[in-house]
Amino acid sequence: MLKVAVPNKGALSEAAALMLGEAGYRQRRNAKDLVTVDADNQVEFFYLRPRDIAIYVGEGTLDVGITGRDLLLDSGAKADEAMALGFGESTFRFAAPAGTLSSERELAGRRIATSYPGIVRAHLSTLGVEADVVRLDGAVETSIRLGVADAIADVVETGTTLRQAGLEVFGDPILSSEAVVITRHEGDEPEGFAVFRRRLESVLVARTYVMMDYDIRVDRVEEAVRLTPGIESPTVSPLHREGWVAVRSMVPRDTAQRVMDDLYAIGARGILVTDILSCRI
Ligand SMILES: Nc1ncnc2c1ncn2[C@@H]1O[C@H](COP(=O)(O)OP(=O)(O)OP(=O)(O)O)[C@@H](O)[C@H]1O
Ligand SMILES: O=P(O)(O)OC[C@H]1O[C@H](OP(=O)(O)OP(=O)(O)O)[C@H](O)[C@@H]1O
Ligand SMILES: [Mg+2]
Repeated sequence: MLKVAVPNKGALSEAAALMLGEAGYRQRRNAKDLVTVDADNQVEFFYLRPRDIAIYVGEGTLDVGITGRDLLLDSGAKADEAMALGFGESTFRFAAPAGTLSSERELAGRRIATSYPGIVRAHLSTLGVEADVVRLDGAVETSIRLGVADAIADVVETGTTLRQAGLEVFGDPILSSEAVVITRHEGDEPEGFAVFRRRLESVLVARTYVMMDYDIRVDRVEEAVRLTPGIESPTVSPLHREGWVAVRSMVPRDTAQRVMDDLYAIGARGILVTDILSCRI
């Protein structure tokens, strides 16, 4: 059975369970459950702290994990990113009290509080800046006011937490993170992983694309399919009405309204957009 680690709480946990559910996997009913066996799909889910997941996968105790890219990099575990999942997006940034620091060079000789010492040390060494890294478990924004650090390096999503603490980001973003699927660095691909991966890809495609149907005069088809090229190629079917065809194509969800306007402008009619529930591309 494929052994998969899933965040048990925190910013990634709900979205990860939702995605696995959409991919047809049985998820835990109770937030206290530690393990769920999906016998029909031959997958066993282990609910673990997101920070620990890369360790289990790197050690080979579990085959696959869902965690944050930042947590994977910070762990230094022997695991690789196999696929990005498009949720849990954040950036990782330096911040300091508004108006105090403006560039990474000014960090030299100062104290930087963070829950991600691995990332921060590696980044400082790339920049050639020597500073003290103070490892804290969380709520690092408060550490400056309490006198244990001069700057912080932390996850920023909306920026609300920084603003509330009177802090401002400075320097370039250290990294961009999102939820990712990870597998062990060495060894063969775990048995059953190809199917697991394809199922998650199917959810991503279903979330990213809509299905678009429309009718158009034959002499405008070429123009229309340039607007809706689809993934492989659009389906063009004859219509009972002479000189017209029906076209069906997948269109990125975020462009659908603009594509509909453009299709309408070249004479397409009966333009319909529907959600894709699931797919295999
Ligand atoms: N608003 C956010 N706050 C925190 N983490 C976020 C946010 N958005 C995305 N993430 C991502 O979630 C992961 C961290 O998850 P989480 O906050 O659950 O871990 P943690 O901070 O170690 O745990 P906890 O906060 O429960 O002590 C990281 O990959 C981070 O980039
Ligand atoms: O930019 P924002 O939208 O404000 O989100 C970022 C904040 O959220 C996280 O904290 P979390 O709630 O995980 O608490 P923690 O610091 O104790 O981990 C992170 O460490 C930041 O503090
Ligand atoms: Mg947190």
